[in-house]
Parts: sequence; C-alpha cells; structure tokens
Amino acid sequence: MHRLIAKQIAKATGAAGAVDIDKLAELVSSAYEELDRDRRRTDRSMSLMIEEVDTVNRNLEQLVANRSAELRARERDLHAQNVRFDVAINNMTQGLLLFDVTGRLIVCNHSYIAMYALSPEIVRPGISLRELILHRREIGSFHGDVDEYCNALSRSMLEGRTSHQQSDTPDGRTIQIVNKPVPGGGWVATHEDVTERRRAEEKIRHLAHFDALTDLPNRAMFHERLREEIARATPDRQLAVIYIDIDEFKSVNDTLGHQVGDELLKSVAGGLRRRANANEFVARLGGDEFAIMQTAIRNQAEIIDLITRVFEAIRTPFECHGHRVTTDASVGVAVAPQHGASLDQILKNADLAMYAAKTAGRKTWRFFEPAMDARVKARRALEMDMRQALLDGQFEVYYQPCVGLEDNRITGCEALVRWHHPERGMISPAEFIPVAEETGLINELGEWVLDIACKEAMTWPGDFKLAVNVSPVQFKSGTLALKIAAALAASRLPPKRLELEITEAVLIRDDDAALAILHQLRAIGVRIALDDFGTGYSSLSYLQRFPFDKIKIDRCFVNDLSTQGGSSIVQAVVNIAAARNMMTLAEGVEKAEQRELLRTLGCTEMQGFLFSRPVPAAQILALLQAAPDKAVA
Ligand SMILES: Nc1nc2c(ncn2[C@@H]2O[C@H](COP(=O)(O)O[C@H]3[C@@H](O)[C@H](n4cnc5c(=O)[nH]c(N)nc54)O[C@@H]3COP(=O)(O)O)[C@@H](O)[C@H]2O)c(=O)[nH]1
Repeated sequence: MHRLIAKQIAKATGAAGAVDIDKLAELVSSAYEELDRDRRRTDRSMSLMIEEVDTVNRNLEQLVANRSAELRARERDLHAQNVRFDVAINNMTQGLLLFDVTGRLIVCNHSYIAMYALSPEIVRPGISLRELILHRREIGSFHGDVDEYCNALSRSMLEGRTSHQQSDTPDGRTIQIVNKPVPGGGWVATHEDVTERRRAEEKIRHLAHFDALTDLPNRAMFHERLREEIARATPDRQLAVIYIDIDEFKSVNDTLGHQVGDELLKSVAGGLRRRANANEFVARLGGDEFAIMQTAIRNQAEIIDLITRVFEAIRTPFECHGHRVTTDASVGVAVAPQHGASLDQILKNADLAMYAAKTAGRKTWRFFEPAMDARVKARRALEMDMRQALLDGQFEVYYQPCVGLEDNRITGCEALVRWHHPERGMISPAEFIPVAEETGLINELGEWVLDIACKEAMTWPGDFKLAVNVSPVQFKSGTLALKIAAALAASRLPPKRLELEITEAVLIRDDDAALAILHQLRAIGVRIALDDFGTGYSSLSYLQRFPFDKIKIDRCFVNDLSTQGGSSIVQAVVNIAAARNMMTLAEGVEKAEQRELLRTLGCTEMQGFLFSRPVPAAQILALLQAAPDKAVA
C-alpha cells in the first residue's frame, strides 16, 4: 500500500480500530487536490524552464553567429594584411629574409631572389640557412666556406649579436648584409645593393683629393704627401718641391676663351704626368699652378733633369679649336731639409723661388735663396714707404716730348711719374708701379699724376698734347671716367689735348667694362693710345676691339729695326694702323738711324732719348716755350 494511503487510513481509524470512511474520503480528496496543485505548479515550472531554455538557445545561436561573422571579418582582415605585407616586402629594394630559431626560412622576398638570381623553387619557406647558402654557392653568388659561414652566423644570432658584412658579387656589385636577431628567437636578414652609394662615396673621396679638370692630385693631397715625405727627408735623401706657374695663362683664357684655357691646363697636366718618374708626384694646386714633389734625390742634377722635362712638357705646342697654343712657365724650387724642415717653410720657399723666376722675366726657373725672402720683405717695405710718400709729396711728374716724324715738331709730351725717396734717392717707376698696382695704391697715385699733369699742361704754350699712363688696375675702380672728367674740368684742359695710354692688359682683364669706359672717354673727346704694342699675347686682336687713335710701337721693335725681320714687323704695324686711321708712335728711339728708318717706314711720331729724356715740369715748359712751332729734330 502507498505510504500516503496508509497514513490517511491511520488518521481516519478511530481508537477502537474502526475506519471513518468520511474522514478518509476527505483526507483522500484533499490529497488529490494537493496533488493537482502540485501538477499545475510543475507544469508551470516546466513551461517556464522550456521558455528560458529557448531564450538561452536563441542567445547562444546569436552569439555563435556574431562570433562566426567576427572570425570571418578577422580572416578577411588577416588576408588583406598578408597581401599588403607581401606587396610591401616584395617591393622593397632590399632583399629580406626571416629565419626561425632553428635557422629555417620563414619569409623571403622577391628582391632577395632577384639580387642573387636564385631559384624560387629552392628558396622557399622551410629551407635551412645551410641549404640556402649551398644553393647560392652553386649559382656562384657565394664563394666562402658554407659550413663556416652558417656556423658563425648561427652562433652570433644565438648570442644576440647583429652581424654586418659587405660582399662583392661576381658581376661587380657590392651588397651590404645585416643579420639581426629578433625577440623570441630567429633573425631577420637584409641584403642591400650599395654599389651606387659606394661609387658615389668613392667619387666624393676622389674629388676631395683630385682636381676635377686634370685628374691630378689636388693641393690637399699634395700637402698630405709632402708632409709625410718631409718627415723622412735627410741630407742624404733629399726632397725637392717644384712650383710651376704657367706664364700668361690669363691671356690665353681671356683672349682664346675658357675652353682653350681648360684644354691648355689638361695638356700641361698630361705632359707633366707622362714625363714624371716613379719618385715624382705631380699635382695641380689650383688655377694655373702645378707642383711636383721629387723624393729620394741624390744630387742636384736629378732636379735639373726634372726641370728640363717640366719645360719640355709645358713648351710643347698643342692644337685646340683651331688654335696652336704655345706657353711657358715660371718655376721655383725648394729643397728639404736644406731649405726648410716644415711643410709651410718648404712651400713658402718654393713660392718665393717661383716669384723670383717671374720677376726675372718669366720663362725660367730659380732655386730658393735666403735673399729672396729679404727681397719680399723689401717689397713690403717699399709699399709702406709709398703710402707715406703719397702723404709727404715725394712724387713728381716728369715729361718726355713726342716728336712728329714728318715735320720734326713736338706734338706733345708723356707724363712719367718719379719718386724722390728720402733715403734711397730717385726710385724708378719700373720698380714701384708694379707694387702700386699690386696694392691698389696706383688708384691714388694715378689720380694724382693726372690732376698735376692736366694742370701743368695748361701752362704750356699752344695746344701740345698730354699723354698720361693709365694702369689696368685703375679701370677696375669703376670711377675712372668720372675722375678723368673731374681732372679736365678742374684744370680746364680741353679733352682733345688729353691722350690716355693703356696697355693690352686693360682689355684682357675686364673686357666689356673697360670697353664701356673707353667709349665714354672717347665720347667726351679724350684720345686713346695702345701702349707697348706687340709685347702682349694677342696684340692684333685688340685693334679689332677698340678704334684706338694711336699705336705705340714697343721699344724692343725699335731696337731690332736694323735687322731685316725687325723692320718688316714695324712696317706691318704702320700699315695696319694706317688702314685704320690710327697714328703710330715708335718708343725708345735712341739713334738717328732708327729715326730715319722709322720715317721711311711711314711711322707718324717718335719718342726717345735721341730727342729728350723725361724732364721735370719746369724744363719741359722751357723746351716747349722755346720751340712752340718750330722743327726740333
Ligand atoms: N700707370 C702708370 N705707369 C707709369 C707712370 N709713369 C711711368 N709709368 C710706367 O713705368 C714704366 C717705367 O717708366 P719710366 O722709367 O718713366 O720709363 C719711360 C721712359 O723713361 C722710357 N724711355 C723713353 N725713351 C726711352 C729710350 O729712348 N730708351 C729707353 N731705354 N727708355 C726710354 O720708357 C718709359 C715709357 O714707357 P711707356 O709708358 O711705355 O711709353 C713704364 O712702363 C711707364 O709706362 C704713371 O704715372 N702711371
């Protein structure tokens, strides 16, 4: 019997043991009601649970759907990222490789494959470093010991050391290789073709030590080598420095153009290089200056032999753009340790010797002598004295008459400056004018001569002309035309009485600016004469550039007049001048025969000691007053 029925029967059984049927029915009925209530409760709970499970299921499904979508999106992103990564590494100019901790390849880009012309079938992820290097050796892009290389590289990666190497490929390229450990093991390798960079660096290094035009070692390299060699020089193992300055190089450049000038320098460089022996180091110091260091010299004859070869190289004519160019040089020599034991001293002394060669008329060479230093010092002293002389009025203007050859009458006078030095006495302008030009003092001095000469010419009778020398340096000042106009205005000298004597150097130095000044002066009536004609590099070409009023034939041609060639040169100049309506004045006439010959050749005027030396103002005034209109020669 069910435990509950037994319980209810027990409850409905009275004390006498009789069962109260009504009570039992009531008990059973309430038990059933209770049971119904329980079932209903259970049913409700069940349906609630089922609802809840449905909701959870729906949520789970949604979650799964969301996660799946998220995973798909991530997969797409990853794919896109991989594509971008591939594009990036395969478009790098560097070769890139990634190895895992065991030394197997994870990633390798196209540049690496292409750089060494490797097989993409072999160089694939999973291949070991050793297999890769073996493949490179087969192909010919690796020449070392494969095992040694792989072991050394693996060791340095394990030890966390980045390795840098440079390797040269058989086709002449240079590859810069960097292997760098990555956190967590393995390493990344980059291979970069640095051939162009290396060539550019080499070029920069070359340019720093070699001259770009001639490819000779430059000044910096010359000094470097010289310093080293001076330290080794002994009286038994001497060293010579030969300084070479190309004569009249500026004239070549200015008259024939820079292209010809450059070719001349290259030709000189080539000639020097070809003639140099193994113990002779040739360099270009800049501009038209070259130098040679001769080492391990046993005797002076070896130096003289080198100098002979230097002149041979420089004097060999060469053809350029239809011009046959010949040149010469001034050469200075200093010997170590005899002339100095330091770089500066030897260079200074070689320079002094070269300067001495120049002042000796160029086209020659000089060994350094201690007196040369003294001469330079004396030159500096002269410069100081000249500044003082200008302040103290130690200068005086002398005049030398010019005489017409047709009628023997004085046509005018040339103003020539003189310096009465308080201690040295009269100093020649041939000595101090070059110093005045170098220092710029010629501007002040020239202006002073012009002012004084114009004023003194106004005291002369008649309309004798006044010739005044103007230095090329004065043309550079930019105010020359103004100063001349001011001197004319202050003295009231008519411009047509003033004649300016210029040399070819005026036109060489600053062609256009100088021509403009000459035209301005011509426009106000001043006459222009070309002085020292025939002594420069390309005298005839200057006649095309400016319509000079007069050509002054240099004294060297007058000296040579008695020779056959000499008179034909003067004749040619006279003819050229006549064809251009220019007058001709012969300088330095000292003999009556020279005067007669010049007259026969048709020269217009003469000037020289034959008639008169340059004389002070008072004397020239007396001479002009005595012979204002009459024949004098
Ligand atoms: N820029 C300036 N230059 C000047 C000036 N004064 C002179 N000079 C130049 O100095 C150089 C030397 O001049 P100087 O010693 O005066 O010589 C001149 C004459 O004395 C000389 N001469 C004249 N006749 C004869 C002669 O028969 N024989 C001979 N041996 N020498 C003679 O020639 C010089 C004149 O030359 P030039 O000027 O070419 O006509 C000289 O270059 C002067 O130009 C100045 O103020 N400014």
